[in-house]
Amino acid sequence: TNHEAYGNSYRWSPRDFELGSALGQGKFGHVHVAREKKTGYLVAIKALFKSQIMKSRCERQVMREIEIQSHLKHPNILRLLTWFHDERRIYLVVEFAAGGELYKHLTNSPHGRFPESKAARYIYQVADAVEYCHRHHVIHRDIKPENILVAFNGDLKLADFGWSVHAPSERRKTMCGTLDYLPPEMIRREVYDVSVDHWCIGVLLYEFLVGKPPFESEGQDRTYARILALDMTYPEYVPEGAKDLISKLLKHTSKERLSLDGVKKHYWVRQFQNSNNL
Ligand SMILES: CC(C)NC(=O)[C@H]1CCC[C@H]1Nc1nc(Nc2ccc(C(=O)N(C)C3CCN(C)CC3)cc2)ncc1C(F)(F)F
Repeated sequence: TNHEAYGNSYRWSPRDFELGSALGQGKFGHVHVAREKKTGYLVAIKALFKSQIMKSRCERQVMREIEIQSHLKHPNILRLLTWFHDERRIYLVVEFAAGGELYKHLTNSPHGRFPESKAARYIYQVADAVEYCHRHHVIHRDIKPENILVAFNGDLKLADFGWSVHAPSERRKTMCGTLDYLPPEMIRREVYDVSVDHWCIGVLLYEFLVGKPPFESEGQDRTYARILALDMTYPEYVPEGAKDLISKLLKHTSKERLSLDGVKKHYWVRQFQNSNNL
């Protein structure tokens, strides 16, 4: 697309962009929408303060995330287009997702949950994006509605760079992010592999259909206990096919979890593919 027209040797700078409104504030800095002057291309610019990154000793993590993100090229993964820095800040030029944040779409939906056709289409896209990450030896580890954005055409964009900024999100009461998505092996601090993402996709599908995650509880200990006991119930409106798929992902033994190819080919998911945005 446009930005590749410049070739890799081009030295980007803030002067190449017209800064637009702020999209959100956060730990390392803020996010603005911006227009690339020569092409008119809309992008999101994350300005990360070097001082903040140094203070929280996250330099290596930031560089690793930039390294990973700049090599992932998939329609359902938010593209890191380029990056540059000046003496005070690192600027990440990222794809702008005009549809905004997925969790807001979820909370603003009737009954705070998605119809099964939308949930099926979305979970297909997430499984496809995560399968791509696994092929590139990247474990996502933090799949949840807050880390997913929506493109102009309604497609999902996995957007967790690891240091993602937090827009003022009234979403989770708990300060330290949510425990709802933690798989058993991470609670037990056992070694874990790519299949932690399979677990999270099961939790995500449940939250798409029900409007809240399956093990949500008041206290952290209660949530842990429910995860370890696989203590969950389905409201009567959850279709059998979806329950079948979720139960094949929420398995304690990580190697018993359904493959991501299996998710994409599951009969409940397949029946809704290629249906236009009803
Ligand atoms: C995954 C990660 C955890 N999350 C994030 O990074 C968040 C933190 C800041 C914003 C977002 N980051 C991005 N957001 C967009 N698009 C976007 C977001 C919000 C709105 C929106 O609804 N408002 C501005 C509304 C407009 C109306 N007013 C009233 C409220 C805000 C509209 C479009 N594209 C790329 C990014 C990215 F990722 F590249 F930075």
